[in-house]
Amino acid sequence: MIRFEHVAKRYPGGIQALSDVNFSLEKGELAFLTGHSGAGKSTLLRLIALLERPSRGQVMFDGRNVGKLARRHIPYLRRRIGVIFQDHRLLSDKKVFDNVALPLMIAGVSYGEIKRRVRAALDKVGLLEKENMYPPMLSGGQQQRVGIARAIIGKPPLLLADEPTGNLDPEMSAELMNYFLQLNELGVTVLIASHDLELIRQLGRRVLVLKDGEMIDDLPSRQIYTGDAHGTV
Ligand SMILES: Nc1ncnc2c1ncn2[C@@H]1O[C@H](COP(=O)(O)OP(=O)(O)OP(=O)(O)O)[C@@H](O)[C@H]1O
Repeated sequence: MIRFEHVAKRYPGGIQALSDVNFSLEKGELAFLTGHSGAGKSTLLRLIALLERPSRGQVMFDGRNVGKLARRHIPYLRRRIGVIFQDHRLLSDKKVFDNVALPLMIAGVSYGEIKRRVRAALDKVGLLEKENMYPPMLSGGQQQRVGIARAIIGKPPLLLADEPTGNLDPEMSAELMNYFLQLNELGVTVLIASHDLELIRQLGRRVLVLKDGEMIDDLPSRQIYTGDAHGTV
C-alpha cells in the first residue's frame, strides 16, 4: 500500500529530516514507527499524508507516486487517509460534533448519516456527552480522542497516527491501541509513530526504527524489541 524508495526530505533552512529511507507497508498491516525525538517520524507520516513532498526519491501510495500527483488528485487521496496529529489540529471555534463531522461534510454525506456516524465515533472514544462543547473546554487527552474520532469517521483504508497516546493515561492508551488492532482486523492499514516502547513491546507487532533520519531497523511482528541495541530510547 505504501512504498518509500530512497526517500529524502530536507526542509527549507537546510535540516535533513530524512535520508535514503526505504520500506514498504502492505495493505492490511499494522506497524509502529519509533525513534528519538527529531528522528523524522512526523516527517515520514507527513510525506505519506501528502502534507509534505519528498526532496528526493519516491513515496508510493496505492501504486501511485504521490510526489508527482497532480494537485486536483490530492483531495481524493487524502480522503483515503485518516491522520491523527500530535497536536490534535481541532478547530477551536467549532463544537466537538462539527470537528468530527468535518470530513463527512466535505465528502457531501447527508446530515442524517453524519449525525449517526459522528455519534457512533464519539461513543467509541467515550466522548458522546461532550458533543456540544468546544475543544478548548476539553482536556488534552479528550482533545486527542476527538482527533481520533475525526480521523476514523470517513472509514479510511489507511490510518496514520502521530504519538496518539501522548496525552492519554495508561488505561486509555491501552484501550486506544486495542481499538487500532480492531480496525486493523477489519482490514485498515495502520502506521503509528510512538515513543511508548512498553506498549509497542507488549503488542509484538512490526516496528520500524528511525535514527537521525535513517531507517536503521525493521523488526518483524512478534520479535521482542528492547530499544537498547541502537540507543533509540
Ligand atoms: N516544518 C519544518 N521546517 C523545518 N524543519 C523541520 C520542520 N519539521 C520538522 N523539522 C525538523 O526535521 C527533523 C525531524 O523532525 P520530525 O518532527 O519529523 O521528528 P520526530 O521524530 O517526529 O520528532 P518528535 O518525536 O519530537 O515529534 C527535526 O530536526 C525537526 O526540527
